[in-house]
Amino acid sequence: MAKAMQCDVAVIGAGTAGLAAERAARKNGASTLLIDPDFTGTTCATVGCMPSKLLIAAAKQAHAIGRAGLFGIEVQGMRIDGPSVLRRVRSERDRFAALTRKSIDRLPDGIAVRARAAFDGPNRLVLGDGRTVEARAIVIATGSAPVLPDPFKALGDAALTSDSVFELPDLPRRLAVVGSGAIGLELAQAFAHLGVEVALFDKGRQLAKLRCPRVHATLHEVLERDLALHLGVQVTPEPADQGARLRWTGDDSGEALFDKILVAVGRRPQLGGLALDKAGLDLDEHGVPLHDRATMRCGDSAIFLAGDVAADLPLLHEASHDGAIAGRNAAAWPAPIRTDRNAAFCITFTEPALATIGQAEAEGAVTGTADFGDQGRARVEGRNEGVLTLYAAAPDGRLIGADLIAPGGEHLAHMLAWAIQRGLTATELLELPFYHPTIEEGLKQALRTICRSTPIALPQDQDSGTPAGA
Ligand SMILES: Cc1cc2nc3c(=O)[nH]c(=O)nc-3n(C[C@H](O)[C@H](O)[C@H](O)COP(=O)(O)OP(=O)(O)OC[C@H]3O[C@@H](n4cnc5c(N)ncnc54)[C@H](O)[C@@H]3O)c2cc1C
Ligand SMILES: NC(=O)c1ccc[n+]([C@@H]2O[C@H](COP(=O)([O-])OP(=O)(O)OC[C@H]3O[C@@H](n4cnc5c(N)ncnc54)[C@H](O)[C@@H]3O)[C@@H](O)[C@H]2O)c1
Repeated sequence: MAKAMQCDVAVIGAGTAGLAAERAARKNGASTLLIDPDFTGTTCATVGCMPSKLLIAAAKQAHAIGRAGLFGIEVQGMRIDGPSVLRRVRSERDRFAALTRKSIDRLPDGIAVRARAAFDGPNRLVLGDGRTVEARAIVIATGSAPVLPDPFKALGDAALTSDSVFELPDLPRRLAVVGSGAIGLELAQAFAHLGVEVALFDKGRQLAKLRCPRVHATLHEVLERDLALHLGVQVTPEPADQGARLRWTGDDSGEALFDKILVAVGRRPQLGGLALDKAGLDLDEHGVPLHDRATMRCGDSAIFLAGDVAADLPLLHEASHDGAIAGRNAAAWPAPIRTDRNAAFCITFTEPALATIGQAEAEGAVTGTADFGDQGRARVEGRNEGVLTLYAAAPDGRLIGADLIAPGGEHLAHMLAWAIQRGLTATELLELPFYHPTIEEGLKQALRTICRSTPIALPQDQDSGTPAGA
């Protein structure tokens, strides 16, 4: 029998989390192996963040042109060339994926191992081709995959997931999107803005699990303008001559034919085939190994998780942070190095953008709200739609969280996440400069409400009035 390959840290999966884990382990002095069956590029670059944002970028252009009349600009004969839109999505996507592959090519010789890995013991892996690996510590970074329930599998090509939707040669005429999480919302609205007739279905009544009713109501209103919304319904698909038929029952009922059905009902950690039973780990009710987010270590083992497979916050920046934490801890094993995790925040790139940051609940928490309906800069731009709720802890008015749907929401979300992580109070934020006229000025209204209701002082040396339109 061939001798096992030996290393300090073996990383399973060369996505964002795995690449970060391998880099961190090597930087901390470990000998490493990075194992992946394909090395085709990360989920983010190939079928995730980047192609979805490329489609959204095209949709934004079309949407802006469609609204040009508001500013007295008449645009005649706008035609959306579906094949060209999708060609740009793919060619730019391929460029991003090639850059990821280049970073894999630059790895020192012998680190990348092309194979599928499974456990053969807590410190031992068996590869698809029969080779074996022995490692002092192992990082599992195998990502997640879209869920495609059985009834949709019977639809063949008419059923799409985020893995296949960007391969469409042309825009469909009629599209059903099942699932109103981040993927469903972003893609449903983008296709609608590109002139596709879109219907969005969810078995729940709440879009994107939003926790703020004001944000939810505004999003509902925004979406209803562009697409048909069916919440609280059970859908049943069946194949049709061209495309698929969808029947739905529940809060409303009906049936319709669609060219394609995009199934966006969630993603599942890729743990099947890893033979986790041989790793000796304790699992939660979903089969995910129990782990500590401060070290990404599973129990008291020498096994670590990183990225979507951990099912904590399946987001790109978290995958990369998980990877750095897991790789460093795997190299240092058995000595744990604990990391305080960043403020949790999630942005959904709808128009206006949605964001959820930090916590909403705390003992005695107070809220401050802002409305962008009549906010100066938002109105100037004709993007005056959106609301924001800030949450602060009493008695000092320290910000703990926020929910928003707002023009420029991704930028507001960053400012707020940074302020929350730094433990700033509403007073301290109001002491900082706000330029005029900007969307950021919209925050003042909410911050002042928090100061008044905590109650804490409004900054003495700042004007508490409102400049025109702010
Ligand atoms: C459509 C879409 C849009 C998204 N948009 C955003 C966004 O805008 N912002 C954001 O923050 N996040 C977004 N995400 C989420 C983000 O893409 C993921 O959180 C992130 O890519 C996860 O990275 P990962 O390293 O965990 O997994 P991956 O990049 O999927 O890497 C997992 C790797 O493991 C390998 N692997 C699996 N099993 C084995 C095995 N047994 N042996 C060896 N290798 C194995 C796979 O081949 C793969 O290379 C989006 C996701 C999707 C699908
Ligand atoms: N902008 C971003 O950061 C971004 C963008 C896209 C994806 N992502 C990541 O990808 C993850 C997966 O996204 P997702 O949207 O697929 O999943 P999700 O879990 O966020 O949402 C799935 C939705 O599908 C609904 N659903 C489930 N089964 C259903 C059924 N049988 N019929 C109708 N509805 C059903 C659920 O009620 C839920 O609303 C997200 O959690 C997010 O972390 C992030």
